[in-house]
Amino acid sequence: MTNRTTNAAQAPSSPGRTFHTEGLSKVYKTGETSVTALDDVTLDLFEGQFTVLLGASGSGKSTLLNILGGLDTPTSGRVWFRESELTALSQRGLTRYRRDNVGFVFQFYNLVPSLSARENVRLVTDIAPEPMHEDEALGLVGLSHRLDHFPAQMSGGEQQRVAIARAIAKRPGVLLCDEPTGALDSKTGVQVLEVLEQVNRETGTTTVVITHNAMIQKMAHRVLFFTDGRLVDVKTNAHRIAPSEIDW
Ligand SMILES: Nc1ncnc2c1ncn2[C@@H]1O[C@H](COP(=O)(O)OP(=O)(O)OP(=O)(O)O)[C@@H](O)[C@H]1O
Repeated sequence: MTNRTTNAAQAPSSPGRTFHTEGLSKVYKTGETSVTALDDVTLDLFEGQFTVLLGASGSGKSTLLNILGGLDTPTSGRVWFRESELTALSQRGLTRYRRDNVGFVFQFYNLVPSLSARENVRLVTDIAPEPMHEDEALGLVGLSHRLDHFPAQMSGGEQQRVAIARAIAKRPGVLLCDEPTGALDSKTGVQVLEVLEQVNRETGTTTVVITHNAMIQKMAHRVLFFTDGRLVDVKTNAHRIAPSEIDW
């Protein structure tokens, strides 16, 4: 990863930390109006943890996730991924950071309709340095029996599991999920959460999940609460529940 500036400060040393942000703000300006999407957010996200971001619509969760994933940049403040300062990277550096370190899962699965499950995952394994075999990634999400199916031949939950396989096949350091169950019914949503929990447990991938469903917080190691762009509370769960126990 190349730093744009040579004097980019190191994040205060903390080996177990995946992300650290300091005073992160994002203001969107459209003509005369400006919207503060993130307001002075300082936080840590830890290696291997399953973290849930909770907050009302418009509270800044997606904006934060996009900045952590290198899809967007803050108006002010700083972000570190492990020892590297993301806010010191050029656009090219951010592209490399995303390619090498980040798996994304979105509400709508964004699969290529003309490609099979295996071929959709291969899109990523073809360009990653040390990927899993696509059949292994699809096996991890319980889809070994759907390798040659096309998106239109799969349920919403199965399509989301292909999207998860695609995201994890490059063995990313972080898996960032924006409303991964938002388009699914409760039964299918639980299955997708089970896959995310299992991937987190078996691969140790730091996982961040945005949700509107407050019940999902009970399966997380940590929960971050957002209101009007501000981080207003952080909770650590002493006891986590399984996705199947979630009262949807
Ligand atoms: N590209 C943009 N241009 C202008 N305003 C934006 C843009 N993206 C987000 N916003 C505004 O920033 C605020 C935070 O949006 P964000 O999508 O981060 O919230 P959220 O908590 O993820 O919401 P939701 O749960 O509905 O997805 C909102 O008021 C939103 O309208």
